[in-house]
Amino acid sequence: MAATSGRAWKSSPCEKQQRIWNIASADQSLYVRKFVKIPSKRSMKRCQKIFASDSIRGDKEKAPALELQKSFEDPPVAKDLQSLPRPLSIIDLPNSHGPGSQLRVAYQGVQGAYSESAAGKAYPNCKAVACEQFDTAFNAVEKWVVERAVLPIENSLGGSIHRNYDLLLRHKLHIVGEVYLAIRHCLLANHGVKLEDLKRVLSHPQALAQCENTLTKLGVIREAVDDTAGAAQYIFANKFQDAGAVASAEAARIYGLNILARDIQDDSDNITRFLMLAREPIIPSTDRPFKTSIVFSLEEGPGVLSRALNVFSMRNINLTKIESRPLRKQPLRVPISGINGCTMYFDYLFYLDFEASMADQKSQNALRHLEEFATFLRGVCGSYVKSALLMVPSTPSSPYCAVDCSRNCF
Ligand SMILES: O=C(O)C(=O)C[C@]1(C(=O)O)C=C[C@@H](O)C=C1
Repeated sequence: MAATSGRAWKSSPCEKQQRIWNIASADQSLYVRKFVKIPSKRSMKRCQKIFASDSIRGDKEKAPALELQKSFEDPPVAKDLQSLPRPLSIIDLPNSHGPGSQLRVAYQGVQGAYSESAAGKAYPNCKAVACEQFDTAFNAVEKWVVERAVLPIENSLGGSIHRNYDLLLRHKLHIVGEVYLAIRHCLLANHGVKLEDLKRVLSHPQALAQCENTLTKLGVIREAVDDTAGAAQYIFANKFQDAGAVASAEAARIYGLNILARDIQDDSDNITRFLMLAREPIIPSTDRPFKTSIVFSLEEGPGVLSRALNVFSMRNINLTKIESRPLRKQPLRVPISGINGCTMYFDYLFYLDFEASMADQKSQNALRHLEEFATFLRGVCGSYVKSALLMVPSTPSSPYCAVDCSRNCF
């Protein structure tokens, strides 16, 4: 194992023991010791009122095979861009107002973005609040402008949304649920524009990546913008005759664009996983399948990561995701021998999702065990009910609806 020089959070075994209890009682709680937070009677009442009005949304049918269309099907609707809600920007955040009767949920993008649909799926009947950037959505929750944020974290074709992994650590929110959304991309353009007229296609980088094959076949230039619906809005506003957008059929309807092609993603099973974030963690239980998400860093050396993963496997805890991100504040580890131009290592944070609740003794034991040799351990995320999407088929009475047990905690 390599020696480290001046690591900010390296501590003695005794300090570590102290730290695990500190973590347990800190805001970003790991629930290692104390994980039950009882909501006040007042907040329970308020939530009962809010959620009594919830209705359940059904889900869209499975995506058919790729199909290019020459004519549009969805009739254009209103195109007065001024009348559409403006996304929150950072300057709006201080104008926070108190909790209203409708749950406010921040998402990144403008109206018609997939994230807006995910917010509606996670919280039926919520007031979805558009935010310019991912960190605006985090800030909106932290500053009480909204109660929740729903943000993409990974996609079955494009992989992880790294920005949100980084923001999870930087902000103090808790994951209170997850929701999966089937993503069916369309190629949109202004009316009269044909497929062969397109020279450029604009969209969110993830969406462009998910349609790599189609866009390569078309031989168009890809241009990255903040979100898919924003691309559609921009194409419409500028009346481009040589540019298209990759976005949803809903975005085509909102911005009055023609759908040139449907289901242009590289695989019909294109699923994005979104996290539901809140200021307070939920109360973990063991009566339903739970997931827990943590983040930690390790010493460099042979077998250290395997030892970390082993604390879960030895307790028969299934891991569903591991992601490593560079440790930005301390990106390089320089062992004494490295000073003369020998080995240097990048330093990483590991984000891990495992299938168990923090109310389960085996999870608590696994984290105590990990804490013995992790150089840093934080439960950025918390414990939340595992989404039912991949476990049960959608029916009108049991939709793919995520369960946010913290609904009675805000
Ligand atoms: O641009 C949008 O519509 C979004 O909601 C963002 C986003 C993403 O960040 O992954 C969400 C789902 C799709 O995977 C593509 C884009």
